Amino acid sequence: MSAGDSAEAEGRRQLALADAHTLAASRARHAASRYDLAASTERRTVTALAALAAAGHHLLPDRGWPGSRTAQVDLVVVGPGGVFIVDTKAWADVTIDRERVYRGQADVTDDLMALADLAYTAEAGFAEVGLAPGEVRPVVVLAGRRGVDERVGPLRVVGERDVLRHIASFGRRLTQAQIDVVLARALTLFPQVGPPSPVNVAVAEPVLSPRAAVEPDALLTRDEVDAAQLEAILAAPIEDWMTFLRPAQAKLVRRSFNGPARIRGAAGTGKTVVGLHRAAYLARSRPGTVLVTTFVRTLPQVLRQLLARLAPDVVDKIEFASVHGFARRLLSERGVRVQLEPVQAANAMERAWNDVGRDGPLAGTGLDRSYWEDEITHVLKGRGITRFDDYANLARTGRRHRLPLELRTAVWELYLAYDRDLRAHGCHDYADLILLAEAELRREPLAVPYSAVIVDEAQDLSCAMIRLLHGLVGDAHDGLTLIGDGQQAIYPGGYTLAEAGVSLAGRGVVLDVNYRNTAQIMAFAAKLVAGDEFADIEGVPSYGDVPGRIARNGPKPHVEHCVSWRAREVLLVERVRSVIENVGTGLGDVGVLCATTTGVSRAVAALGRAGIAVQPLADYDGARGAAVKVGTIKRAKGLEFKQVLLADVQENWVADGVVPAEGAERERWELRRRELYVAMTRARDGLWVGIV
Ligand SMILES: Nc1ncnc2c1ncn2[C@@H]1O[C@H](COP(=O)(O)OP(=O)(O)OP(=O)(O)O)[C@@H](O)[C@H]1O
Repeated sequence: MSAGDSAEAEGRRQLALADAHTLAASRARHAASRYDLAASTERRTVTALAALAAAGHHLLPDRGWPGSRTAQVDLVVVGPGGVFIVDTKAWADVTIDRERVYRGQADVTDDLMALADLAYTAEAGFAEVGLAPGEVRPVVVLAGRRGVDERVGPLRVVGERDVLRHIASFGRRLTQAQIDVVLARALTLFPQVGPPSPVNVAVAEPVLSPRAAVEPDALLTRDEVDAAQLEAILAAPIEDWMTFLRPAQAKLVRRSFNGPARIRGAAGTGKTVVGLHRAAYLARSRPGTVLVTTFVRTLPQVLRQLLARLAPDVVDKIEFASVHGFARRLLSERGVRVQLEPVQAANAMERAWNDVGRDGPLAGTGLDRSYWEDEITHVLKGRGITRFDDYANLARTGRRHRLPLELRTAVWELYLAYDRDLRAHGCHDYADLILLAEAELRREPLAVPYSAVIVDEAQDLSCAMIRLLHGLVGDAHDGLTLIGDGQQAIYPGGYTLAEAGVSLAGRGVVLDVNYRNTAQIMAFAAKLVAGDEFADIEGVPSYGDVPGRIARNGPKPHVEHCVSWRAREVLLVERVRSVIENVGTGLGDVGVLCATTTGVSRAVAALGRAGIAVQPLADYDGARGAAVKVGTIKRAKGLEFKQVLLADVQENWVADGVVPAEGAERERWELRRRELYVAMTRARDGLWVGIV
């Protein structure tokens, strides 16, 4: 090769190199313009949020995406309001309509969902330290916009000038110690982004002009910042458990079950807490409405009030109804005539007993009418049995008096007489309401099904109620969640889930840390049910769950032996007056619970005479008030009070060593003791038992 040839080749090489540099430079310029825009809009978001730092928030800009080596998230905010994962979009011409986001004509909603996926992954990471899933909030910020605050599926889309107010509005949901734990987790979940790989071009480093600082006042006025901070201060206070759970609870909230599942555990182990968080989680993560239901009429409203504070963003996607309330609404919407007449029904039962029971073989057993009434209400109508053959061989779970065939025949006659009487008067009892709703749903299922059904205090529901609710979601993934504690079952009879057509197939979880009661209250209450064997809905004999750990300590329960009702009422009033002297306990934190309605009337009258404001539990909807709550133990299911007073306990209910032998007496005695156990375990700090 000649010298001329090699010079010519080198010339071509240099030209090719120059072309390559030009191309690379043009690409880099293009990319830089995008980064510049993104960087400046992200900086503006950080600047807009700077005021949060003074209120204890930590701003973590430009963090790595969990599990990815390259993807970045603009900003993670950790503070009293929870965790916010913020992505800023410098998009022009954005509109939002019915939870869809448009750029011009183009629907770009799906482009944003990567942020929702990120929040979903992050939720799992934060659940490891106990942060409730709902406290991780993905937020899209629209650069340069004001007056935007929209929900788009699991995302919140806000304007750049609205983001401070949005985050501040969550107020103080986490304590300082919790923020520290969450921050430490955030720093590992969202790693620091390493330096970018070096640019492989040998050029001298350019000298850059300084970056123009963004003045905070250019974004928000002092008044706007003050208003946002005021909103944070005024936000409703929140209990610890609404945001921060034990890791086992937080993971259970998100756990996926491929069919009906059951969460059980002793009193006060946080079952309802998990159920509420799970309702919010399911409502947030899937389309449709979640139904939260239970037996007691007033409890759903109380749960609704709690959820409105725990997860205000999804409270409208969750329906709270008692199981009878649900059935009633369904039947009324479908135009099914229901004539619910409890008094007429009681009269019908009395007439049937007088006609065919009083002088027949049932009376010969020595058991009174109420035993047979329970047999019809709970064993027969609770299951929806309409053929004698189904009753003849039925395993009457939970009923301790054995019934040979001739007595079952006599029960059937009583049942027939009662049913005829009801029909003749054109009225229904409560069990009919459920059976009618079940039949109606079989005829025509719901047009818009529920996305999930969560049943609290499931042990109180009848077999037909469980069937009805199971029918709403079937065996869908995370469709049916049953929450309860067999030890707190206070109605006669029982059944197994298999009878209701529900198979758990091992999808059961037990919670075992008691957060509500002091160890002293729990020990006192547990004596009532120690050794109590009962038939659990899973079909196995059970001795009840015992909490593995009790988080709190306090004074021993106070037992007052009184010589008369009158003396007891005086002491009751004294006790109420003395407990409200405790710092942090008001009248509204006191619950006076009674086994009987007579007890309730007497307690209300005694407190009234003493000038103490009273709130009947029968009307309680969870709103806080300054009145002592008074009601039956049955009405207090699922609730809790700082101080509980049991106003009408009889000596023989609690005395040691008076255990009736097998049979109906034993069954009643056990139910009564379980009822007292329920009442006592409603107490957080103090328990008073007035015995005559
Ligand atoms: N992780 C937690 N941290 C602090 N407190 C908690 C936690 N979980 C639950 N609690 C407290 O324990 C109380 C009892 O919880 P919850 O009502 O869910 O129990 P439960 O198991 O449903 O009780 P029960 O069966 O007796 O009705 C709650 O009101 C709450 O105060």
